[in-house]
Amino acid sequence: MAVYTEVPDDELAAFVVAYDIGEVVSFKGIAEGVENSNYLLATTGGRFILTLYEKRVDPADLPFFLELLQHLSANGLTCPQPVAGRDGEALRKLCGRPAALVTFLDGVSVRRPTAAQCAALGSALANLHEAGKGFGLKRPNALSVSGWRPLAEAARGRSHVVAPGLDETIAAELDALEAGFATLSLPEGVIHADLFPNNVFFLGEELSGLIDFYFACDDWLAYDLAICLNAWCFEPDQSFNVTKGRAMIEAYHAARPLLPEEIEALPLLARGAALRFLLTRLVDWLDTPPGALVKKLDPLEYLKKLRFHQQAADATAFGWRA
Ligand SMILES: Nc1ncnc2c1ncn2[C@@H]1O[C@H](COP(=O)(O)OP(=O)(O)O)[C@@H](O)[C@H]1O
Ligand SMILES: N[C@@H](CCOP(=O)(O)O)C(=O)O
Repeated sequence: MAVYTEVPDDELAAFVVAYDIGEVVSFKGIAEGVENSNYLLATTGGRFILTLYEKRVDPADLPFFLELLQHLSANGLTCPQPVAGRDGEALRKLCGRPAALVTFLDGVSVRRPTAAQCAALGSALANLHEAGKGFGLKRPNALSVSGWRPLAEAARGRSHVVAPGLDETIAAELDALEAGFATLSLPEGVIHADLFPNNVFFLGEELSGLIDFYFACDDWLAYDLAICLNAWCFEPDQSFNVTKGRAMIEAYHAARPLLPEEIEALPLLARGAALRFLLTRLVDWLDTPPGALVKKLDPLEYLKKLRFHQQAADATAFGWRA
């Protein structure tokens, strides 16, 4: 579920009058998502998503996220656009939480992407990276390599309930990845950092929009591609589909040519991205109270992806044709 904060009718009505969007027609909670409370709000002026930002979002980051959506939209990317109230403010308060309205995007996310959809994602990701150029605000990636050891510490001594020997595997990975990442120097920019299939909409085979920019930050652009290779190109049996990987990388490369050093770094970046999602899922798995109304995501899925990357000699393992 993703409705942590219930919005009473009178508070909604008082919130909506601050905007020039007409009268409320319908209002309902959205079950998908894990981080924030999301509602679909229909008014006589259109359809909107109302988000109440919950405890894992730092309010200080909200201007970065909302202004980024404006910047990306202005630069041709199809993503939600923040809606300002009559006073010009997009970021407001509702039920004691920071809250914002954004435009509704049509489309559906896919559960099992095809190679054509992986290609569409590759070119949309490159377009996002191009559109992010010139964005004035900065947000370091709190979940890049320097953020992994604290997560590992939070799970240490408990991770064996998920897999025997997991603490040791994670400790060895951290040593290897911290050393490897320290040698990299790659083009940077604004990245989405969580562009999983549930955050990408399609209308038929056409990619119609990108959502959920609440992990967006500044980091190596190729790291975002590595996150997407992990999220889109593995099959349910955890084998890597090189046809999908090739489709994604080639489409990305056609829209934003990758430098030789980015291609060379891909296996290490994908291994790091696998550890990042293994760790966040592991901590959530261990810390979510039994019975909580949140869908827990499987950390072992990312352990299996990590194992694949440990064996990947170079980017040809992902379908790249040298
Ligand atoms: N702008 C939007 N247009 C249409 N649907 C949206 C939009 N934003 C969010 N949604 C819907 O809300 C769900 C949860 O949103 P998401 O941003 O992924 O939440 P969370 O950050 O809590 O994970 C999405 O899966 C989608 O169904
Ligand atoms: N993509 C992450 C979880 C974050 O969920 P989202 O609903 O905010 O995209 C994972 O798979 O671990």
